[in-house]
Amino acid sequence: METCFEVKDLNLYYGENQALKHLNLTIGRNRVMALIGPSGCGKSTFLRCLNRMNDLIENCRITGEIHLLEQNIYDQKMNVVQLRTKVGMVFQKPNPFPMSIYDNIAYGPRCQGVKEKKLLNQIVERSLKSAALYEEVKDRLHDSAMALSGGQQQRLCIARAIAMEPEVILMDEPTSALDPIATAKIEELIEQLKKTYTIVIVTHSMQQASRVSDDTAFFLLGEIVETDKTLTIFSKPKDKRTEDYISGRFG
Ligand SMILES: Nc1ncnc2c1ncn2[C@@H]1O[C@H](COP(=O)(O)OP(=O)(O)OP(=O)(O)O)[C@@H](O)[C@H]1O
Repeated sequence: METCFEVKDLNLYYGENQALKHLNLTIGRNRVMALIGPSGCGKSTFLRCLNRMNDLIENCRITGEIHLLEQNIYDQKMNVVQLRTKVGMVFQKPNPFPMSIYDNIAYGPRCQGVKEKKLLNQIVERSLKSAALYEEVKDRLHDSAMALSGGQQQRLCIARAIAMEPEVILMDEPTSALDPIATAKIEELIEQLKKTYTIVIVTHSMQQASRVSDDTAFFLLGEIVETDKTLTIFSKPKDKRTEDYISGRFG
């Protein structure tokens, strides 16, 4: 298995409060890694470390290393803007820009200097196809993205990330605001996307973790208690605390 992320002794502090403690984790390339654990255990905080989104939070201090394909992303020489194009992110609540479907997707490439209409058209079509949205919107690309359903908006946000040709897509509870049908579509999409991208997904749903992920890491109070193949975590966890959590005894 090729390694995408290698996390080494990662610690994160919000002021005095240590939110992540001595994390070590390997995330395989072209795999889906689910992060599970009770509320407040640090899953989202950890996810944000993977594209340095925590840099934007005041009072947040990080020690340790995270290597993305052998490059330490916390190295002073790291170009953070470039990092965030390589490591895209999709949030809990779909957040399309208040502009047309087309412009939502073309926004990132345009910021990178792509001006040629034909090339932009190709990027928009390819990204929407990869996000399994093209057929639903191909006749209204210039309509506002805000008129799409929640599930369509979330796939648009995934298409927007894809347009940047990322290596990784981070997803922070991407279906928690969606109905079961829209959720099923996103889950199917994740299965498709992992052929091309590495996906790290925070989820509160154990069913979702077992349906979509190859590997799972169980977080508790800022630590990773256990990580393994998802099948193993859900059938033969090694740690009693993992077993208690997945069997619904707490959390
Ligand atoms: N911006 C912040 N400033 C200070 N403390 C924070 C900040 N964000 C998160 N925390 C704290 O860090 C800890 C971990 O929070 P985090 O949101 O990462 O947990 P989580 O596992 O993702 O929770 P949930 O499942 O409820 O989303 C919590 O104690 C939280 O209060």
